[in-house]
Amino acid sequence: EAASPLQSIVPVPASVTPAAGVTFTLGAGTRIQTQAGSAEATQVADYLASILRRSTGYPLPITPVSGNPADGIALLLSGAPASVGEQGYQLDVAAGVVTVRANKAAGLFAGVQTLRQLLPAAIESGSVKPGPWTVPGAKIVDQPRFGYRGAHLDSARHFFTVDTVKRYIDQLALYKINNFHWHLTDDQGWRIQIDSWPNLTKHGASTQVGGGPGGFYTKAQYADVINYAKARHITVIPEVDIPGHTNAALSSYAELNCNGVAPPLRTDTEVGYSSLCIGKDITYKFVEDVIRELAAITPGEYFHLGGDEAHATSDADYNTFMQKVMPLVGKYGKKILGWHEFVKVNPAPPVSAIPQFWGTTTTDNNVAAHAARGGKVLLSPANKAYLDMKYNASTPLGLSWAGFIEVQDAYNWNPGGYLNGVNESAVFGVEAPLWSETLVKTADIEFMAFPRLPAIAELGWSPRSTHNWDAFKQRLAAQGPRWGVMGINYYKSPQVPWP
Ligand SMILES: CC1=[NH+][C@H]2[C@@H](O1)O[C@H](CO)[C@@H](O)[C@@H]2O
Repeated sequence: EAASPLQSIVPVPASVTPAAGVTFTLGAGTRIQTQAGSAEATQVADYLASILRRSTGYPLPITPVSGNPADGIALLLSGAPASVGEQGYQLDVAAGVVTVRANKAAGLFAGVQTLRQLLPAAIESGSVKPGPWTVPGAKIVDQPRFGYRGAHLDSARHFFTVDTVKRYIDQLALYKINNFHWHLTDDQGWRIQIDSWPNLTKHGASTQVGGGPGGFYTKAQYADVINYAKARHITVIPEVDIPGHTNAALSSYAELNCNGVAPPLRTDTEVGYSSLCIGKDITYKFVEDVIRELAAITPGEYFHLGGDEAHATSDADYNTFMQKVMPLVGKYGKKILGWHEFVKVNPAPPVSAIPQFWGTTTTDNNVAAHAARGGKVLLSPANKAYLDMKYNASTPLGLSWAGFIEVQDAYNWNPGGYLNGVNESAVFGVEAPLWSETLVKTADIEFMAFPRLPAIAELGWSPRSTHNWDAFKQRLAAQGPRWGVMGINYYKSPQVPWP
């Protein structure tokens, strides 16, 4: 028989204590009660209500409460154990009342994602379904293993509309991902409006891989996505990839090229052939203008400088470039994130900088040295976490340079002990990149992200002690019907016992 929803939660919570024989039933008279006086808690209540109203048809009014609620669903910023920290929660399901307690609204939001998964899959429907809407009795006390759980999306190789990006952000929220790393510039396209360099989008956004029309995000659209993500307790991290992966910028401004000649836009998928001109002053005015304008519209604390595959930049020039550019991130109030190559520069980057490891080995001496200096590392090993890798040789989409990644490969590694010299305390978190050379539409994103993104999400959230493929694949299987209701175009991996 089907496992109880309590055995099907992804990421698996730190502790689940079933209350035998207890069931809460959502009914037409159910109220949602939220922390009196907290706009953030009310916003989480509004989010939950919009999901539940849509599929139950119930009014589910939201009322402020202080003290112990007697009925309905209550979201409270009091009474949570300190041990759940800022992102965790306590969820209590009794016969007459469901209570989510947290220290911060982010924890309430995480508890709401768990509550969603305790309700039948039909709760995710976009139209009214009959129910019954039952939730099994339990006490769940839960908090994340790593503070940063991310997903990256490449909007440069292929441009994705704001609606497509928002849909992906909605899906990240289901699995307690709390960071969205947005790859906004590359050789094939510059996708974010920069007022002081208008040709970056006028010309630099005019195509994409395969020669399609490309596109870009205005600052208003960027702010729209930021706000949409913020309402889901997801921080947006913009990436401007420099000094390599810059053909779109170089094609947009001849003066940025060492030879003063703008190359043509590129629609192929080669890498490593472009570089900003390290010796020109205008290069650093360009970079500073871009960082200034983008940092000004980015509430999150990190700015991603890219820095990968600068094969057309000598090591000496790369070092010169990074020494001049890294201080600009701090000048505009942000901290540095970058693909891990930058961590080799000398003098070393600030300890607050985060190298994002994307290698396929388990040893990188420069990254280990950063950890030894007290720095932290974001883990995105390409042969484990790259969602653009094919599942197997017959996968129609994706690449294979880092090997094939079936669901079990994405799940069977330990971020806390993966890189030599980078132990648990030096791990900033995990992130699943999704590069778009071969992806064009939402269905393509979903086919590559599901079911592997939930695997990465569980590695980032759940205690290592819960790590068990045989248990995880059962829980993943129970997610399948929910994805079906949501219209998510997931890959039905043969490794998972889908119902
Ligand atoms: C950090 C990084 N740089 C490269 C590499 O990852 O592989 C990706 C494809 O898997 C590619 O799109 C990207 O430009």
